[in-house]
Amino acid sequence: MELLEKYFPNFSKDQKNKFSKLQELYQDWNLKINVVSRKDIDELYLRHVLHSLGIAKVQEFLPSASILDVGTGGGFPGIPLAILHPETNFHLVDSIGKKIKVVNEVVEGLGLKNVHTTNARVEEVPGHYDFIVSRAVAAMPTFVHWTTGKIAKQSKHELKNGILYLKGGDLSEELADYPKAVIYELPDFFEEDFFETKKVVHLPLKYKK
Ligand SMILES: C[S@@+](CC[C@H](N)C(=O)[O-])C[C@H]1O[C@@H](n2cnc3c(N)ncnc32)[C@H](O)[C@@H]1O
Repeated sequence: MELLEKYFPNFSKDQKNKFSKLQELYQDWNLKINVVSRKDIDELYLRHVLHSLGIAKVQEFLPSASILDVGTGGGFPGIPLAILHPETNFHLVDSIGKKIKVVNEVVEGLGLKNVHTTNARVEEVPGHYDFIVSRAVAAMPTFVHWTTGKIAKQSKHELKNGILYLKGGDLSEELADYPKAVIYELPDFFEEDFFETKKVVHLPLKYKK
């Protein structure tokens, strides 16, 4: 919690409660269904929660916004972002049922009212969203292919509607075909060594029916 409050000093009481409950919820559920690696569960707040919140350092979401988390796994980045933005709607999607089961249990355990989940491949999920967030799911060309046609027409945030993807390492090859992609370096926001090569990629996408 101290780590989170170092970078997000204005949590409400409810947000503090929810963030602090995460450790116990994930520890319990991870014993039944493994969604977070052993090593990572000890560093849940650094490797999963704060990393997920890196997206909010690049773009905070408006209360009326709709956000899709593709391949959410155990709920990252969607769950921490949903706690941070209690008035924003989050749709968390994963193709593996047992992962969505854990996410549902965490959502219920926290009493999160702004999250709904779907167990499906994202290609089968209809709807239009202001932003599509993700981490560790697919290379950008595949991801763009899956998500084309799921972006809402009107941009109402500072950044244009599109993808906000947590990535790491050298992206020059992966992003070569996307001149509009902008890379935000997470060490500009967070000083821990874990973030050394980590980034948020913003790729604006046009509305398509
Ligand atoms: C490496 S995990 C990452 C999980 C989470 N985003 C995280 O960073 O902790 C990738 C996840 O993407 C899901 N996935 C892969 N392709 C997908 C698709 N087409 N639609 C929905 N989920 C997908 C997998 O089931 C898996 O849970």
